[in-house]
Amino acid sequence: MGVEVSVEGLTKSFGVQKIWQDVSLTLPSGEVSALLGPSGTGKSVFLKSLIGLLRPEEGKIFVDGTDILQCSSRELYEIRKLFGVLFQDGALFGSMNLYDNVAFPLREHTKKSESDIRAIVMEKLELTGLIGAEDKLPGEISGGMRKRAGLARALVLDPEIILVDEPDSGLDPVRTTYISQTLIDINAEIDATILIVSHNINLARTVPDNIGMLFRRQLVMFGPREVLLTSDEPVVKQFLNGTMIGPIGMSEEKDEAQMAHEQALVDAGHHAGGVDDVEGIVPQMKATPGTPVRQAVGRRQERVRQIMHTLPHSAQVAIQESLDSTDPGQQTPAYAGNQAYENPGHENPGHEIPGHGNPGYDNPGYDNPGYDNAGYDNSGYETGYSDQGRGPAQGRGQ
Ligand SMILES: Nc1ncnc2c1ncn2[C@@H]1O[C@H](COP(=O)(O)OP(=O)(O)OP(=O)(O)O)[C@@H](O)[C@H]1O
Repeated sequence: MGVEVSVEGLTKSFGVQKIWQDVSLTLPSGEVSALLGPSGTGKSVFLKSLIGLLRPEEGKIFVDGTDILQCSSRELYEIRKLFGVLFQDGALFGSMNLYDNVAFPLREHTKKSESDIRAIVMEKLELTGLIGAEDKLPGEISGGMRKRAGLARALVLDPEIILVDEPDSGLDPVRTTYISQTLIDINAEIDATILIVSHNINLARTVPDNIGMLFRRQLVMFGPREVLLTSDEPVVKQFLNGTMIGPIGMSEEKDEAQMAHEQALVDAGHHAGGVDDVEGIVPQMKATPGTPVRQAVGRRQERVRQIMHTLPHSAQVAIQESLDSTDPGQQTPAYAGNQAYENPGHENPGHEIPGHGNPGYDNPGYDNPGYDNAGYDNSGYETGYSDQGRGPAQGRGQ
């Protein structure tokens, strides 16, 4: 089973630019989680921090119990082998064909024979629908194929944790669904812990077991999908419906006057954009028939049963409905009603949802008017980690 990744009090800045602060969450082992947030909120920075490519200045990052911000570089090297990472552009080596790109981590990190390597590479190319394209260079194929090749490469060392940065970027909706299905199937096959970074609403609604959201330098929430998909938190609601009405604006910051102006336009009949408010929860994507049973489903059901009484009423109802529909044969405790839920404002430090983000998210008085990138002082990774000997987690190509 994949390992747990847990962060506590994580804060990251570039120069004077604070990206996010005091982020705490736990990616439950073997489950699929998604981190959402508008552009520029630091989702990719978070992902890179989890494998030690960027170094937050405060906090802890526990991977399978080891704090990677404290461990030796030798330990970090070993821990990185647990990860498979799909970067946004696939991060393929431009001068190698797809076969060699996918074989690269096996040649670098194992002593396998070329015939064993061939068997693994062809299996992963088949899984990602790339059989027949082995001899192509990354520059000769579409963005979607590059992405799938990046995924194939991320999988060859049988990672226990898979990080996926915007699997949908540059892909049409159908291909996005295919890649989502592939991720769910991989989770069923190898039970890896998966974190997907995305701003795709469809993916967010249908793929992950758990969802988190970054906004204005805070982790607004993190918890079981039912909590965010039924949330009345304005920023979560706005994001999941993709409308202009709400705290998220074109630039990162949006003031009261602009919000009032936009609301007045909508009241006068202007379309706020986005989809209609989706009430309730759309069913979660299932593993393709024929793949092994996705173990995460049972574990997650057990986990949410235990924390159910701590969740908002609407989330309890949604969870109960999903338990009833996915697991009719099993006894499930009736949801506790909303009396046990004492935290409508998500402001109670005693809120018990494990990994339920930063409960103190209440940051209307953010203080950084212009979206100012003056602190952008490091175009490379902070570790100075070179391309030499990069594994699948570290590959960086053209
Ligand atoms: N190595 C770096 N050095 C300095 N600043 C950086 C570095 N990497 C990212 N940033 C800054 O951190 C902020 C967050 O970037 P990041 O790419 O994590 O956002 P994101 O939420 O993933 O956005 P998107 O959804 O558009 O990909 C941006 O302002 C970016 O310019």
